[in-house]
Amino acid sequence: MRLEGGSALSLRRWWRSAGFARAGIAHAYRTQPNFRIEVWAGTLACAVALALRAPLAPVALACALVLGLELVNTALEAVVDLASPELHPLAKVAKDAAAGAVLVASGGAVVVALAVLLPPLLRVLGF
Ligand SMILES: Nc1ncnc2c1ncn2[C@@H]1O[C@H](COP(=O)(O)OP(=O)(O)OP(=O)(O)O)[C@@H](O)[C@H]1O
Repeated sequence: MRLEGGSALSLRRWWRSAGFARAGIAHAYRTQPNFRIEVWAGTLACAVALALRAPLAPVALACALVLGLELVNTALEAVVDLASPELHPLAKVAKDAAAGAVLVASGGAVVVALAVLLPPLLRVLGF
């Protein structure tokens, strides 16, 4: 019985934490145009993979990596703005490096999408 009570409590805590995570994602979607573009580009890439019966896992993983890093980038921007509202060379390094992480992941995602989706797409188009 105690175990069941503990499980229910853990589940409630997990659901509460998931609510905070959803709020963070909703904030990023509202305030970050790049995040919105990445969400819809990722959705499109996954839909194309499903339609072409191409492997979904690598495409979904690449999209999740980009979106996850964009969320980390958003968090880091907020922390830097809080800690250093004035211009500072270290604030610039932090923001530029976080943006670089998103760019690297986006480049990788494009390569994955081309490698996985292009061959079946060309076949469907008759090439
Ligand atoms: N406090 C700061 N000190 C020094 N340079 C900064 C500072 N804040 C921003 N910058 C520079 O301006 C760039 C843009 O910063 P900003 O906070 O506007 O991000 P952003 O363009 O809104 O990024 P994103 O498009 O990912 O939201 C940073 O990458 C950095 O080079």
